[in-house]
Amino acid sequence: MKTSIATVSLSGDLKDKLGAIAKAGFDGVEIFENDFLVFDESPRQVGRMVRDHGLEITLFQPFRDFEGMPEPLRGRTFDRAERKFDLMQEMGTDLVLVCSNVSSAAIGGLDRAAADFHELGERAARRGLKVGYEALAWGRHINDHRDAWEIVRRADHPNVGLILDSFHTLSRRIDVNSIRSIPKEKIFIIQLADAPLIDMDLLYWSRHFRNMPGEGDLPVLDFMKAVAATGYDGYLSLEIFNDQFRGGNANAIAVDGRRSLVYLGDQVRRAEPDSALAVPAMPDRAEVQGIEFIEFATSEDETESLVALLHSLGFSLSGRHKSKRVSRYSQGGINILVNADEEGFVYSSYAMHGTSAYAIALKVADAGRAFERALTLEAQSFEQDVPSGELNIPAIRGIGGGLIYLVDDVSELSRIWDVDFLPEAEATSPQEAGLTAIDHLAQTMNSEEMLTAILFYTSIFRMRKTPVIDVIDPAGIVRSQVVENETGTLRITLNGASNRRTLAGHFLAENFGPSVQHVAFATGDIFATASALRANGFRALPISANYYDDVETRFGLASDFVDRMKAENILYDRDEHGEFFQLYSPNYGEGFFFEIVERRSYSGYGSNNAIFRIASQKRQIRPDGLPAAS
Ligand SMILES: O=C(O)c1ccc(O)c(O)c1
Ligand SMILES: [Mg+2]
Repeated sequence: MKTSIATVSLSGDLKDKLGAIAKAGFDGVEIFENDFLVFDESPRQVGRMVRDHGLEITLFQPFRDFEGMPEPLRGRTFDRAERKFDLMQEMGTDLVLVCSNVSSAAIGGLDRAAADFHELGERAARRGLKVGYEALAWGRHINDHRDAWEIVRRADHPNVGLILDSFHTLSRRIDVNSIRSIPKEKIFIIQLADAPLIDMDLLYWSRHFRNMPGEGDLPVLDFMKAVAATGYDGYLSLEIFNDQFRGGNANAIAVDGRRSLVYLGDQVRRAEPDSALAVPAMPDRAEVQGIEFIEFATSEDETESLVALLHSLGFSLSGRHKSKRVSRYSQGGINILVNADEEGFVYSSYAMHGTSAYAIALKVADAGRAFERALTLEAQSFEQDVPSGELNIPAIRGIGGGLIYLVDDVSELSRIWDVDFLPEAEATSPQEAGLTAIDHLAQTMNSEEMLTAILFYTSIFRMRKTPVIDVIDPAGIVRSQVVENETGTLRITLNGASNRRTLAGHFLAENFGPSVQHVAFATGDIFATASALRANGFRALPISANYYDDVETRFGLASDFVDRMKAENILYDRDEHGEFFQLYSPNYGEGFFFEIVERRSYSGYGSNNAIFRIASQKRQIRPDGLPAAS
């Protein structure tokens, strides 16, 4: 499978872009005319630069407002085309993308356009070049790939073909099955882009909101399946106009791009095993059976306060690592590791971020296969020295640079607690609080990193994304989106902060980067848990009395029931399936916290309650609120 990306998709100058594109493993690049025009090198040197990066120029684009022009404009468009052909030959590419005419001067008519393309094909053929026609979704006369194809068909020239761009087809909801009957040799290249479903002007949507396949809501896979049905085996080329990407980190965006194409190819291969696209074989997405452990990086000094909080939550010491300064605390099916090692990755993580949940271990059916898939999808592996007699647990770098360990029940990894740990208990253990499992994790990041996170999780693991929710912090909006699996054994809420006065933004700034901001534990009886916690000295996050007045009327609850929740600072929510109860720990450090939830057939996350929780947490961090914008 050959992959390409348009220079317009990334930030920086042409050199930066090419560097990022080559590093991410693409084979080709579409040179966007503006990126060339503003660059201070000759076309010949640009061509050499591209090839020095090991890349091929898949096409030069766009050539605008060509077909259907009346004279004397028509003559001028051909002169213009000849100039671009000169440039392409110097640069070393044989394909130009002509997008459908948007000029008010353009005259419609399929035959007129076909005649123009036939002539352009003749001119291109003289130089050994090819012309690809793309229907812009907002083209004046041609805005549908079926019409563009009809023009290409009537132009009847071997050097004239069709360019399909998933955005233009899918944004207009054009039936993708119309692609299946197009002869593959007439499809000169496939451009791919996804986009979030937002009701807006097509041009504006296209120029600002496109994103990588799998990051948005368009049925790009259906589009690709139809393309694959033609037998097409050429380049898949990303063309992503996105404001955020233009200002983002070119290397990171390029990696996301490669990942999106490999993942898309993998899905096509599974749906259409006979497709001609040579997609690398890889294991299927891993089903996560649960979180085997969460590991905190901390220091000897800070261990005490962290362990005190864990004790108050009913966790007891259950083991110590054989060779590292790692203690295991357990309750129900939950394992929390406290790592105060002063060397290696954990120590640099602590030095950088302070005490934080820097690693998680996911239990999958086959850790080796999950690891293999992750690496095929451009995840970075993590390796460390392992003393003999201890397990070498496969691990990848997660979102924000933390670690994701992979364990399973079918290899020696299943014996992790016996092999790497020695059992140990405390003289006096706290009272268990009925916590049974990790319900979910919340990762806080910059809002620009959300799409990266979504693609990372959904492409490697069998997880789906839910729609974005706006969480209202008194100081701004935090964008929140969930990735979760079908069975609920892995749920991650992603919170994207866009300013540092929000609680999420404050956490991000104080921790020097994205990390897990809260861990939620499940209980089967939140009232029993609350009282056990109190006996352990746990002090729940206080919730405003006003909240309870509102909840009582909003949900029509009995007042004595509301009084019980109020006494324990338990929050309440309900959806069409059931009820939800939440209880929060005080902040630990600059905004990290634990949550306890009881689900009664409820599948959400209580996002309506977030504003109350956040307001209270902010009062705790600084009674007079976080510093105002400076
Ligand atoms: O927004 C545009 O003008 C534009 C130009 C070239 C393309 O290939 C495209 O998909 C859009
Ligand atoms: Mg396009």
